[in-house]
Amino acid sequence: MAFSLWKGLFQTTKGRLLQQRSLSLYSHAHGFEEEEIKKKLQLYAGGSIDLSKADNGIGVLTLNNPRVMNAFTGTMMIELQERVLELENWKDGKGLIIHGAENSFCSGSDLNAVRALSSAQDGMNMCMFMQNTLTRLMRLPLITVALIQGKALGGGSELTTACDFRLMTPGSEIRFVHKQMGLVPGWGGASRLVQIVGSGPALKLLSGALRVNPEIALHLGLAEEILCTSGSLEAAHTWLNQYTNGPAEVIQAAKKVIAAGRELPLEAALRTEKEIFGTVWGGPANLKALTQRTKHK
Ligand SMILES: CCCC(=O)SCCNC(=O)CCNC(=O)[C@H](O)C(C)(C)COP(=O)(O)OP(=O)(O)OC[C@H]1O[C@@H](n2cnc3c(N)ncnc32)[C@H](O)[C@@H]1OP(=O)(O)O
Repeated sequence: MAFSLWKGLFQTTKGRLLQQRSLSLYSHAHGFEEEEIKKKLQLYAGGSIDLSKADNGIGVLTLNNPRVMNAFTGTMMIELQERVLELENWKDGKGLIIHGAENSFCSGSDLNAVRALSSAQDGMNMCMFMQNTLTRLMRLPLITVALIQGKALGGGSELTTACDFRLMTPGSEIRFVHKQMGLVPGWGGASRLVQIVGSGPALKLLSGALRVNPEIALHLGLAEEILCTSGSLEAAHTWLNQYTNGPAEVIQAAKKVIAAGRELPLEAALRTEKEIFGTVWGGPANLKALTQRTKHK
């Protein structure tokens, strides 16, 4: 009895520890007024963020606003947050592909919304709202891939950096056009870009608003592979399947230890790794492998 109580308490504490990092970056304490900005974002409606979750544990998130090259309206920003929260609770999930409708990725935030939300307060709230969402996306316990067809501009380029991997089709382009708009990234794209390509190349991409085609992206380590244009979504599935084959709890644990290593100072990452190791040690997949005397020839 005492043992099971203690075990329950330990598991709750462990669960809390593991969950801590999935919380958002900004709250009231940082002057973030989430409800206020959501009310304003609701005024700029159009398009949708569609999520399909397959039985094999792979989800597909579609940015769906092709009339304006899948630009993010206010309601799409809210829907992205809702979909990410749904994915955080997807027990059987293993991977996620993010792409845009009609062979275009995303042309950034909807310029009509940007114009209307031009006050300093609205700008800060929108920035914190999107940073919260994209940070949670980055921390999902799923292996995430951005499939870039056509253009990924401004906020669209920032979204690609919140994914673990980027796959591009011929003729596609990632471009941090913020300088041309008198801006710098605000959805976390600059900080993540430095982590992906290093500070020198990241500075060149931002300060030159350079066009990054698939070949340059491969060279910089910004993209993993160039896929054929026709059937690219199927090809992205095939690419992702190489890494999602196996039990969901093990794939999710793999993503969590890597996410901890990516974000945390070494000692904190090591402690987190220990906690996550504890969730799979003696688990069904581990016991099955031991029983089967699995060999790795
Ligand atoms: C912190 C976030 C920072 C940001 O994301 S700021 C936004 C950065 N993005 C931009 O400035 C994109 C501006 N648009 C463009 O450069 C071009 O439209 C683009 C995407 C290269 C496509 O060029 P084309 O293929 O020639 O097509 P087009 O210009 O005729 O565009 C088709 C229709 O889409 C519209 N559109 C494209 N991007 C948009 C956006 N972000 N917000 C609102 N509307 C946008 C464009 O105005 C056009 O509409 P319409 O047919 O003229 O009614």
